[in-house]
Amino acid sequence: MIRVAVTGACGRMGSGIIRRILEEEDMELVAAIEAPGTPLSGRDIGEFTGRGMVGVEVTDASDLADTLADTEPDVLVDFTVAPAAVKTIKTSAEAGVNLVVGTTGFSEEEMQTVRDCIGRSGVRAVIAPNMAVGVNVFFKVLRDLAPILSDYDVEIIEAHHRHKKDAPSGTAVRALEVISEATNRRAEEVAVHGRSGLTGERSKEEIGVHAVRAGDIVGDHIVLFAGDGERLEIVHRAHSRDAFIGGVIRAIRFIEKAEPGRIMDMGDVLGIN
Ligand SMILES: NC(=O)C1=CN([C@@H]2O[C@H](COP(=O)(O)OP(=O)(O)OC[C@H]3O[C@@H](n4cnc5c(N)ncnc54)[C@H](O)[C@@H]3O)[C@@H](O)[C@H]2O)C=CC1
Ligand SMILES: O=C(O)C1=N[C@H](C(=O)O)C[C@H](O)C1
Repeated sequence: MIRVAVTGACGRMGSGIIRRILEEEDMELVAAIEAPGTPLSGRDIGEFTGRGMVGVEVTDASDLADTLADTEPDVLVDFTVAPAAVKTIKTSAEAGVNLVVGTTGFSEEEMQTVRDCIGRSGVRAVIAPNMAVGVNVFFKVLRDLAPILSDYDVEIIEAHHRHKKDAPSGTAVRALEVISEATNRRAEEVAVHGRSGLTGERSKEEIGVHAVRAGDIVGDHIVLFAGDGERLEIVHRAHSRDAFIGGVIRAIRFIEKAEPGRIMDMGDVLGIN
């Protein structure tokens, strides 16, 4: 039985992940953690996941170290917000708890802190900006396609729901990195985040990145390769969060086989790297 703790437990992803864990015969939810100062402490998590009483109470993230000591999870799943996730990862790593992290919006400095925590502690970790199988195939297609179309103009467009707090999406950032690496460009040098004013003609090297926030869009990603007289569009559209949650479940089952002390991604989980 895999003992699972979830942080961000009452969020869009956390609550959906918990609903799914409760249906898996080889998994047991042992902790449901919410933001520091949450008014939900002590409430049964079942009240927020539509599954009736579960027997697991919401706990406060400020007590995370004690919660991990008391519940002894095999893995902690985090879908929160980057600054919080860094603290959660640090506390979990120090407690020897493996990690599946889907939170996005990490700065490079925050990501380095995360790498150091995981490297020092030797815990196993899967960290991915998008856990959907289709998106990780999308990344592989981009990696193979970009060198062939290296003289085409590349633009990345992502669209998400009005509640999303970070931009551009972690998926769009990863697509930018994949294309840059595959075409010997430095992402931080070629990325153009939106355009406004008299910008002049685009350079051949630049990669435009554009974020749409509207309605209840679950997550769309489009990469344009535009040439003379034609363009190729690689598109992924998530219809529901089930696409991401299915990947989370795969990652939870994978974690025991992950390399200690190294951040692995969904390509490793799916064996397509
Ligand atoms: N990797 C993937 O496949 C996916 C990643 N995401 C990412 O997951 C993150 C969360 O997305 P949503 O669930 O839509 O957001 P949300 O805002 O619905 O949920 C976040 C939850 O985390 C809680 N929280 C904040 N700080 C916390 C802390 N220190 N400890 C415990 N809980 C804390 C909030 O109270 C909230 O309930 C975002 O970064 C998003 O980009 C979202 C979907 C898929
Ligand atoms: O916030 C979301 O909803 C999503 N965020 C992730 C990202 O930032 O790429 C993954 C997915 O697109 C949904």
